[in-house]
Amino acid sequence: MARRKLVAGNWKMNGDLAALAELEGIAAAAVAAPGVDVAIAVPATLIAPAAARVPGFTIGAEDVHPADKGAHTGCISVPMIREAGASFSIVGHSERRADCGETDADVRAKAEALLRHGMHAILCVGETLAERDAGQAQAVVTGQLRASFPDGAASGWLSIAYEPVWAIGTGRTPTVEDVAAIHGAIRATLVDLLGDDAQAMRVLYGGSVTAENAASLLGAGDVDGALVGGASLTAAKFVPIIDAGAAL
Ligand SMILES: O=C[C@H](O)COP(=O)(O)O
Repeated sequence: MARRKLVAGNWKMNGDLAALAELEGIAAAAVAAPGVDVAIAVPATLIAPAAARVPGFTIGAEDVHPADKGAHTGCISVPMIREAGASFSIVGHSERRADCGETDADVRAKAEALLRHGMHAILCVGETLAERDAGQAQAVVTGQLRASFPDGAASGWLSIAYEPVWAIGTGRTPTVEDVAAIHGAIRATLVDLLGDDAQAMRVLYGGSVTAENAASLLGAGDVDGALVGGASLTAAKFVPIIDAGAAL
């Protein structure tokens, strides 16, 4: 089935109040491209000022804690990001799995917390280079997906992002055929988990997406959008990716 594309940015640990000027250009491009959904996940400190700067534009968080409140120093809950103006959060990004030791069970709990509050989750999965070289990419990705898949998931509230770890921030990307193969395996797993409801769930590709390669990666089989890191930091680099999504 044809799914509306989602072009999402992830600012990671980048950006400050001055950088919010970039959001105005990005939000304007989103308005000019009504055929594609556009969103940006920003550092927690920027959620409220970003939401105030571009009202109506979709702002998200990069991570959440599964609990609503409590003794979890330094963590941020779903009600907190919602009050600040976020409508979604990324969960299970490979940088958090690696930097913070997040497990599939942690990721699943975070996604379930978002769904419990009616918020959208972008759930990330992806293999390392060693796993790909060992021919295990598909098994690793579908295994992560099954183990971190939230109970109660429905198409409108969850997107999956396939991000090969070795492609993130490296300038390297899988071939279009490799992307299509993994996305096909993710789609088959979603159908197995959810039945027909899975057909509307979007599966994004992430990892060194740029203005130059966006059209081919976004046009690959079963790719319903992109999760973009470095190229989402400026309107000049991100708007062409939005336009590529809108053109498909
Ligand atoms: O969340 C975004 C991804 O990690 C991709 O980052 P990148 O576009 O800088 O490679």
